[in-house]
Amino acid sequence: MRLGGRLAAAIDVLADIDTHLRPASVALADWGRAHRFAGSGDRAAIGNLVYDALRRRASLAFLMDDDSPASLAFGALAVSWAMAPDKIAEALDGDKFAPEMPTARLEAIAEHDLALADPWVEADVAPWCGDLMAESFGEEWVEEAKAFTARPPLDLRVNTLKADRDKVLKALAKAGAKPAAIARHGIRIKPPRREGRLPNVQAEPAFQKGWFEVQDEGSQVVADLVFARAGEQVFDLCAGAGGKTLALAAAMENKGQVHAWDADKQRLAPIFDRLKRAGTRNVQVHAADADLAPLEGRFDRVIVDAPCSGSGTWRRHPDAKWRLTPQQLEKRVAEQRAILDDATRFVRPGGYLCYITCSVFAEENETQVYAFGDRHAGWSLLSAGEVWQDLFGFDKPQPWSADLNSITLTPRATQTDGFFFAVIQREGQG
Ligand SMILES: C[S@@+](CC[C@H](N)C(=O)[O-])C[C@H]1O[C@@H](n2cnc3c(N)ncnc32)[C@H](O)[C@@H]1O
Repeated sequence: MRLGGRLAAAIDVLADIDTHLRPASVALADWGRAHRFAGSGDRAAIGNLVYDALRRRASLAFLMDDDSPASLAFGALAVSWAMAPDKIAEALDGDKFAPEMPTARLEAIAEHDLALADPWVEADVAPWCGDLMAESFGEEWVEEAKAFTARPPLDLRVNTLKADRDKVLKALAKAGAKPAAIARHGIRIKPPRREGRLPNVQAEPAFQKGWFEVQDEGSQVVADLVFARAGEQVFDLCAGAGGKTLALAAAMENKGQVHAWDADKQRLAPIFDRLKRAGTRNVQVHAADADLAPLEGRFDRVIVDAPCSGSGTWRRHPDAKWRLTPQQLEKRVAEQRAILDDATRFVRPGGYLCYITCSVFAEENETQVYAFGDRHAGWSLLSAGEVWQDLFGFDKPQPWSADLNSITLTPRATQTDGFFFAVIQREGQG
């Protein structure tokens, strides 16, 4: 396929997402099934156009003076792929699959000044989310939000149970793998430009051998901040597919015990294969409700990696930032409160409750932690900043900290997905 056909396909997919309110990944997979002739390069380029258009949906609509799927796709080409109108025209010349080029709109982009648009347009978020971002980041909220419009890198965590960073860097040298800036066992592969594709690292023998996992650097950093030590008893209460569980098990050098639980068995299902590949021997997965009561009061650390709005992952899921509703956010906040309350029964006296979200909204983060303090006597919020300094020092990119206790990672501050981390200690002696 030439660029014209790819553009036409991206426009169809964007229209499908809008009409049927479907996740971008589902719309793209459906397009792929209906167009089996398309090669992997075509699919990657179409996906890039769709995601780039969604990442800057509001600002592209402003710059193109139109929010139709065609304007968004052409706008992404002009802005995100930095293709001047004459270069686009050249690439589409003689291509019978090319959609009509909105030449006048593309040429008028240069006359539009984003600084004159509403801040939420420049920030590329829904207006109500702009208010939430302002609550979290004050005057810097537009810059913080804008950092979510960039393509994310591919981050890997070296599984220290089986390999070290040098070994994995060597195995993935051709893929452009480099050491991550903050995470001690992290590796980063930069996002490709324009129609480029990230390498399929999961097809590498090194992945099959369990030398590394795919995990955003922010997720690695918050797992590290849990500070799980070899020999401890740790409970991952919202384990999902086990991203944090695996990191904790490795940090504990296969000593002690990590218990993993998730209310949704479907989400938990992939954990078994992942644990096997990683060579973990200190993880127990629980699927039955009856397993929970015997675990009460036993844990040095309980991790609540809570269900959340996912606002921290908007670089990867830009469609979600336009789909999120205040009602969904309210529901997540209520779930977080309930899970935090429930988690208390598993922490031993003197033990720690670690609260994590992949959101940057204060309502799901600091506010949730303070409200927990109001509801529960005998628990104290500790300084996660001190743990940060112990682990990562002062010379690395620094996270946000509204209260010098909790930590917020963001694409702008730490060049990671957005994550929140706080640690609360239960009083008493274990
Ligand atoms: C952010 S995800 C966890 C991601 C996972 N820890 C990882 O690192 O890959 C949140 C998880 O919480 C689970 N969850 C929701 N409500 C829950 C509850 N009441 N108790 C335990 N888990 C719950 C969801 O099924 C979901 O898998």
